[in-house]
Order: sequence, then C-alpha cells, then structure tokens
Amino acid sequence: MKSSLVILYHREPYDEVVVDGKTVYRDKKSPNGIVPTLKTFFANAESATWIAWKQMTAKQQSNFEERVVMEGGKESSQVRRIPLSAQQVKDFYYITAKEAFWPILHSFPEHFTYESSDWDNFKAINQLFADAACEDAAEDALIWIHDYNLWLTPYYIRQKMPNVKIAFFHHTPFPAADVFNILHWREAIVDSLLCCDLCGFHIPRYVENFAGVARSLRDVKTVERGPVREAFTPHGVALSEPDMTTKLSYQGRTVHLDAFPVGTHPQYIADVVNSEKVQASIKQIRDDIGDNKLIVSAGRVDYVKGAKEMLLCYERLLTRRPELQGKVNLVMTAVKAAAGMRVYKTAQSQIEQMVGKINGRFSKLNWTPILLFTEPVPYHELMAFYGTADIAWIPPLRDGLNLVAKEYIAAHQGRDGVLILSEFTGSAVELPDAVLTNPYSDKHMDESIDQALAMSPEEQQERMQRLHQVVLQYDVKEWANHMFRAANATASPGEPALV
Ligand SMILES: Nc1ncnc2c1ncn2[C@@H]1O[C@H](COP(=O)(O)OP(=O)(O)O)[C@@H](O)[C@H]1O
Ligand SMILES: O=P(O)(O)OC[C@@H](CO)O[C@H]1O[C@H](CO)[C@@H](O)[C@H](O)[C@H]1O
Repeated sequence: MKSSLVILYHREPYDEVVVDGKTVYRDKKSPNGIVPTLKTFFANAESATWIAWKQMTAKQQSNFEERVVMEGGKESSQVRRIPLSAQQVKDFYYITAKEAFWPILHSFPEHFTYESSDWDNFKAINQLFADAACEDAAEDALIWIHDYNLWLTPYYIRQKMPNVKIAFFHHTPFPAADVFNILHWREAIVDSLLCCDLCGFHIPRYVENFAGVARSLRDVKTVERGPVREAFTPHGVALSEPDMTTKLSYQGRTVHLDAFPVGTHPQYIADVVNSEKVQASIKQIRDDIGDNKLIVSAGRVDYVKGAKEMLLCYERLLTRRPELQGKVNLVMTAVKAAAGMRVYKTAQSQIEQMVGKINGRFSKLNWTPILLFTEPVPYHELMAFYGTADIAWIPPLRDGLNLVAKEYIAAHQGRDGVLILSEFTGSAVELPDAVLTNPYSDKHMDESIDQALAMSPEEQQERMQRLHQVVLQYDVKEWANHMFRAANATASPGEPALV
C-alpha cells in the first residue's frame, strides 16, 4: 500500500530496545522536541512512511529489517530505515552537514571548512532518501522533508514525481545571501528547494533571507508579499521583519514560503512540573539553596549557543557585585553532541575550562557558583530545574528557534520567573516579553542579568502571563497543523501552478 504521508527526518522516531532477546521499537523516553508530535500525525494518517537513517556494519546490513512498525502502531504506518555505514554517517552528517553547512546556516563563515566535505556522498545519501520516498509515496501524497541534511531530496523526488506535493521545513536559521552564497554548492541547493511546493522556516527573517538567496542566484519572480502575521514582532528586535515574500515562481512552478515556528507541549510540561515527583524535587532544590537566586541555562555544546559569552558575563557579575557571591547559583547543562564530532571539541573544552576557572576563583566551602552537567539530564530533573529557577538564561549567538525558552515558560505556567533571551534566537521575535539581550555586547549582557535579578514579582508575573499565552497558542500541534494547512493551500497535484 502506498503512503499518503511520507516524513523524511534523519532521526528514527523510537528507541530500539531488546526485550527477552527480541528487538522492539518503543516510544522515545524523552518527550522533548518535535518527534513526539510528528509521530502523532504519522500514526493518525491512513498510511504513512517515516524515512530515517540507521548506522550499521556491513554484516548487520546483510540481515536487517528495512521496515519496522512501532510497538502498538498500525501496519500501515511504517518506519523505513536507510542503512548507512559509520563512514557514510561521519562524512554526511558529522562533516559535510556540521562542518560546512552548519557554520554557514548560523552565519559563522570563519568555522566553515570545505576541504573535508564530501559532496558526492551527500548527494548519494539524499538520493537514497528520495528514492525511498518515491517508492512509498502515493501519487497524491504529501512528502514532508526536514532540515538541511536532506536539502537535495526535493530535486531528486521531483525528477521522478513531478506532481507530488513536497513541503520542506528548515529547523535552523537561514542566512543572508552574502553568507549563504559562500557555499560552493549553492545553486544545486537552491534549485532543489525551488522544487518544493512549500518551504517553511521558523520566522519571517529566514523566509526573506531564502527569497534573497533565490533572487540572487536564479531568475525567480516574486508573486506575493505581505505584512507578517501578528505572532511576530514586526520591528525593533534584531531578527524582526515587517513584511515577507509568500510566493515565488520559477520555471512554471509556484513555491509558497511561510514562517511557522515550532512550539512545545505546554500542557504536558505543566503536568510533569505539577506531578508529586517533580514538586518534591523542586522543594529539595529550594531547601538546598535557600533564598539564593537560581539561574538555569540548558542546551547542547555548540559554538553558536553563546555559552562562552554567558560565562564571561557571569564572571563579570560576581566581580562587579561581590555581594552576590554565595547568593546566586547557575545550573548549566552543556550536553555533548554525538561522540566523534570534532567540530564541537573546542567549544566543549572551552566551557569546561571556563566553568573550572570561575568555580576555582569564587567557590566557598558551602557554595559553588556553577553546577555543570555535560551528560543529558533526565527529563523530570530538567523540569525540576526549570520549575525552580528564578531566571532562565538563553544567550545564543544564533539559534534557529530555541525550544528551551518555550519549555521554561511552560514550566512556570504564567506565575513567576524571568526569561533572558538572545535577540539572535528565532523565538525572540515571538516572545517580546522576555528580557531580550544582545550576546555580542558585554554592556547589554550585564544590563540584562542585572534587570532580571532585580525584577519585581509583579512584573515577572505580568510578563510571564503574556509569554505563557504565546506558548499555549502556538504549541507544537499548532505548528504541525499550520504546515498541513499551508501545504493544502498549495496547488493540488496535477493542477496547473498558480503563476
Ligand atoms: N541537559 C539536558 N538533558 C536533556 N535534554 C536537554 C538538556 N538540555 C537541553 N535539553 C533539551 O534539548 C532540547 C534543545 O532544543 P533547542 O533549544 O531547540 O536546541 P537544539 O535543537 O539546537 O539543541 C530541548 O528540548 C531541551 O529541553
Ligand atoms: O542536526 P540536528 O538534528 O542535531 O540539529 C538540531 C536541530 C534539529 O532538531 O535543531 C534545531 O531545531 C530546533 C527545533 O526546530 C530549534 O529550536 C533549534 O534552534 C535548531 O538548532
């Protein structure tokens, strides 16, 4: 049976566990991120295929089940795995995607390395995903592709299925043309994205950047432009954009562009935070730190995430205001990226050294200024830290969106707490009631932490209530629904394009 929905996402949507010698495919333990939501749509479709890669040895490949059904799932919703060797994964994901594309996407051209990239391998893996999608998709299916790792799949799919509906969502930022065009393979990438019916991004700025890149490389026509939706701050924030392009046409095809940021699961988070187990942990943390201010900063190790700028600011804070020594605690998670990603080694050792230096300089027998976690923190514990923290400090130099900001707001349920959020995260243009900060400016960073530490309970509540409304309204379900609505609004297969 052909599938009416085909999702291409490089991660598998389950945890593979062995029970009594038998492999079963269970719901992922962590409910973080978009996988649980995508899975709901996947499970509810009449027939669906989820295509992901799976790393394995040649020996494992000879005896491997390409298709699996998740525990409790229906036969018509299958996960199809593309077997890749460790070397293919390394070249495709760790090197070409993370060492060449990632720095450009995040406007860090100084980190861009071309020499080690393997474009042929990238093309071959994208072709494998596209072939699998074409084999499984019904003629009138929707193929939903995620992220830059699969940039070339729209082109390959379009060669075989000229009328199938293709939607693509970018989870990262999309940079301005003068940065994007550093990529040697820029034409191939843009030609492929112009094969989509819908290209989705988190925020209008990324849409405009993509439209600018397309205009700079190809003779595309702007068919429609308009003011951005009221969900976005149109002026005054670093990534604000008052208007955006919503339709381009190229070679007889209309490409719809749209901005719809990913949301979180506010009700689920509230239920977890309100549970007895998490409330007991919150009480324990409070008992441990007394009246101290608790600051939480959660994220992956990545040079784009601004950990260095935040740690320098924290060191300045303890130096500028010695009365705070012993009175604030920073809990920081800097979770290691997958083992073997050389691109993050420097960032990781930098964080560990800086934390060591600050703790060495300021610690007292009964107080350590920073508690650093370098391994994933269990979900309930993370929620307990979010729930207790007086301040969430989110300082990225660039971030496509940043889900931690929304999770912190959901955990506080409109009651209290302060969110310090970098203006260079996509979420900043949705969350104007955060204390927005510029991580490139020491002065601005210092003012922001001072403002957060001094904020009255009344102001905290007013801001948090407004932030909570945003997070409730634009949750992850609304994000996926928006995508389906937007994809439905594009021309149906076989219909002439609306040029
Ligand atoms: N120490 C940690 N342990 C487990 N999960 C974490 C930890 N720190 C952050 N997370 C989770 O990782 C996710 C990060 O998402 P996001 O902020 O969008 O950035 P990115 O996808 O770039 O890593 C969030 O869902 C957050 O809760
Ligand atoms: O290559 P990955 O999957 O490790 O990259 C992570 C990426 C996709 O999960 O993260 C981005 O997506 C998040 C959700 O859309 C977004 O909040 C974050 O800013 C991105 O880095």
